[in-house]
Amino acid sequence: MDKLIIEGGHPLRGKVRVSGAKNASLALLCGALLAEDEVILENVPDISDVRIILEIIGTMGAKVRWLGEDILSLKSPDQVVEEAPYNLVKQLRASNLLLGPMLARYGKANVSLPGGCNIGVRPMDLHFKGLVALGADLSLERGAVRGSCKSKGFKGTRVYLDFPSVGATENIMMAAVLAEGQTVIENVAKEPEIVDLANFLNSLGARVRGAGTDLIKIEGVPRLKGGRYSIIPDRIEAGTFMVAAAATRGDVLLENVIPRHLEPLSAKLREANVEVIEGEDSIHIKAEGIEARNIDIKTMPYPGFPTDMQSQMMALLSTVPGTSIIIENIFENRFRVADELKRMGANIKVEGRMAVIEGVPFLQGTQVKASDLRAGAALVISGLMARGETEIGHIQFVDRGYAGIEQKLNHLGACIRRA
Ligand SMILES: CC(=O)N[C@H]1[C@@H](OP(=O)(O)OP(=O)(O)OC[C@H]2O[C@@H](n3ccc(=O)[nH]c3=O)[C@H](O)[C@@H]2O)O[C@H](CO)[C@@H](O)[C@@H]1O
Ligand SMILES: C=C(OP(=O)(O)O)C(=O)O
Repeated sequence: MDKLIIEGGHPLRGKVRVSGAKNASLALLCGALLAEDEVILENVPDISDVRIILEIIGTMGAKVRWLGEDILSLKSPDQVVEEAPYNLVKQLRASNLLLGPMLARYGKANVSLPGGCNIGVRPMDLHFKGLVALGADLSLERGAVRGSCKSKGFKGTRVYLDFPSVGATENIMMAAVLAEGQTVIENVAKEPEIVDLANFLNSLGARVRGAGTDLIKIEGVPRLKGGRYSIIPDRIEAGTFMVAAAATRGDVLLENVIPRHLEPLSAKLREANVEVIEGEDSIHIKAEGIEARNIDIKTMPYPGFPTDMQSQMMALLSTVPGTSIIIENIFENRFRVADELKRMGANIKVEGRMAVIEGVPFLQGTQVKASDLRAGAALVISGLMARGETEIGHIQFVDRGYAGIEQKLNHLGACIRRA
């Protein structure tokens, strides 16, 4: 298994271009199954999660072709030739987003459950509630969800989500675009990736309104055509570079970002005394020589502080003088990275959903292991800040969500290699 080896102590300086959003890409690639004609997607990141979902869709009969470095063409099959294979599905939580589009387009689906994962239990009850309300018959057989439409197609309905789940909002939205009549989904997630999915579906002829608010209305249409669409930039990749720049007291200009999507993070970095300058589609982080201040963070659904940036902030705060507190409200197991940071000298106490971080003067490089994608990103940031050499194992987690991470960091002056 690959490792990343980082020699710490080099401030990041220069420009970096942010790739397309992982979470939007995964939803849009599943949503592309709803279209009867060819779909061309631009700004698709070259990450392992995308490669896996493409392999799953390919096995089911879709034709996928890369047209350029980050542009791909996808033509859905007229009939699904095979079920989503478990050996691929288990590697990717987001494969559960195949359920809605497959039921809507083909009237049947058989998707293995990806199971729990390192960051929490991650049930699918809200996805099921919405799909059943639309008219799906779902059963759980030997770890797979077997589904079919009770009648010829879905019928518009009203669904209230007990929690604004990103995946449930996306799955139900995708299932409802071909339903007969109107579907109203209340208390939906408002993440930028939801808005991107709605814009994408609308560009193919769907009628989705309200994405980005807490109520989405969908007027069903008989079919979706093909089209060309550019995916939004990855706010979490951008955020990771912002925190890495701050942690190494560097000076980095991030290009291809939507600053509004990063507002919850920018506000916290400013509170920590980091200079964040927003351009139209860029963010400049200036942290040379700053005296960083301790801060408190609570993760929340968007527009609150994103859980996907929590671990990276823990790494940054581990050397900020004073006491910082992080409350994790979304995923119960997202503090596992604290144990690895402690091995590098951090002083962190975890009590249930709260982590108390007492800033130490410096971190010391050592051997650590990523337990999930963002834990891996946090360890990369810690390695960049630390004295000496850090060796990060289980780097396949990092490859799930960061395109060319060593190249991008080395270009900014880091000293990082894969072994
Ligand atoms: C591929 C993708 O887009 N992944 C993102 C998506 O994950 P994902 O869509 O899985 O996250 P959700 O928003 O669904 O999960 C949020 C919370 O709701 C709970 N829940 C969810 C569904 C359900 O049916 N029942 C239930 O109880 C989960 O256990 C969790 O505690 O949003 C998360 C929260 O912003 C991000 O961290 C992930 O990066
Ligand atoms: C939790 C994440 O992703 P996923 O939902 O795909 O596991 C993440 O991107 O940090």
